[in-house]
Amino acid sequence: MPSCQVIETPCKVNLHLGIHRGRDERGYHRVDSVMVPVALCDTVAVEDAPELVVHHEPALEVAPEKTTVWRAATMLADALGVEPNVRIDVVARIPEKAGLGGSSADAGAVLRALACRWGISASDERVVSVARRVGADVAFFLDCRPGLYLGAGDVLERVFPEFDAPIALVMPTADGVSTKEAYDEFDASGEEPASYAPACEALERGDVDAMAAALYNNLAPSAESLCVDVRAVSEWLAAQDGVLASQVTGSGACSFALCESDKAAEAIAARAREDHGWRAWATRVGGAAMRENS
Ligand SMILES: C[C@](O)(CO)[C@H](O)COP(=O)(O)OP(=O)(O)OC[C@H]1O[C@@H](n2ccc(N)nc2=O)[C@H](O)[C@@H]1O
Ligand SMILES: Nc1ncnc2c1ncn2[C@@H]1O[C@H](COP(=O)(O)OP(=O)(O)OP(=O)(O)O)[C@@H](O)[C@H]1O
Repeated sequence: MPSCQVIETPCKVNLHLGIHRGRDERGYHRVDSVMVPVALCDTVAVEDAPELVVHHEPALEVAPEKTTVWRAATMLADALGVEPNVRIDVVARIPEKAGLGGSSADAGAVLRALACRWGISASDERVVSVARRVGADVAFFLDCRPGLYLGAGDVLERVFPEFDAPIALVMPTADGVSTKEAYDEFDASGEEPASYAPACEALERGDVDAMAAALYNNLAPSAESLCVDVRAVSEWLAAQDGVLASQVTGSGACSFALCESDKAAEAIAARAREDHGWRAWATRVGGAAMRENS
């Protein structure tokens, strides 16, 4: 075990996000979620320390004790009966409140690092249970492979082969969308979702055109009504040359476009920044282009 573990964690987009009106005993909505990793990464470093220290760069507005990273470390230590005597440094590049799962990615990376440090598998039931208690998206970041998640969007049903495709991510500069507010908005007006089968079939075949045709998110109207700029971004993205298809990811405020080429993704991200002042990235989706150091 190296004294310092360094993990580059990807973020995610939802190729299919289907929210049901029914909820579980925690009050969480039943969710069908087909998630894939995106190579816009945070760096999470874990090393020995006299006591738990959590540091984010750039700094967060919330206290370290309130972060997903702190909660993940203390909850796993409790579950295993060990002391969380580590320092955790997060260098964040994944934007907050984007629907890209940034805070969940950090927590997932911490759980993977600590599971390895404390001698258990990241797929151990105790790790998975802590992940689900930290947040609905965290279970995906224990594995980071394209997958279908059911339950509250936090129970792995099946994984798919990795693939590699160009993607552009674009989000407004205004404040992002709060996940809870998006779900509350869904309760007021949302409808039962379409089937996740087309997204699964496309992933099974590694067929990016079919993935583009299958993009679906019935939480997007909630994000668009909470933040008008989300609608402006998603409409603009859909109209750009070189876009196979686009969709809002998760509860927004970021949208993504599967693109014909890296060049198209780069041109779209540059235009979004230069012509509109939006935040934008050209990167890769699917997991095959990502390499992990841990
Ligand atoms: C929108 C998605 O990002 C899609 O992948 C996820 O469903 C949200 O995952 P997350 O950000 O990890 O969400 P959490 O931090 O667990 O939950 C934030 C809030 O969203 C609502 N929430 C979340 C997940 C879910 N299945 N039902 C819910 O109603 C709850 O009000 C919860 O208090
Ligand atoms: N590790 C973390 N990284 C970033 N934000 C965190 C973290 N832990 C707690 N937070 C708090 O959570 C807020 C973001 O929560 P929220 O779940 O809405 O977005 P997110 O996890 O960044 O992305 P997503 O919308 O994709 O779920 C931040 O504004 C911050 O106050």
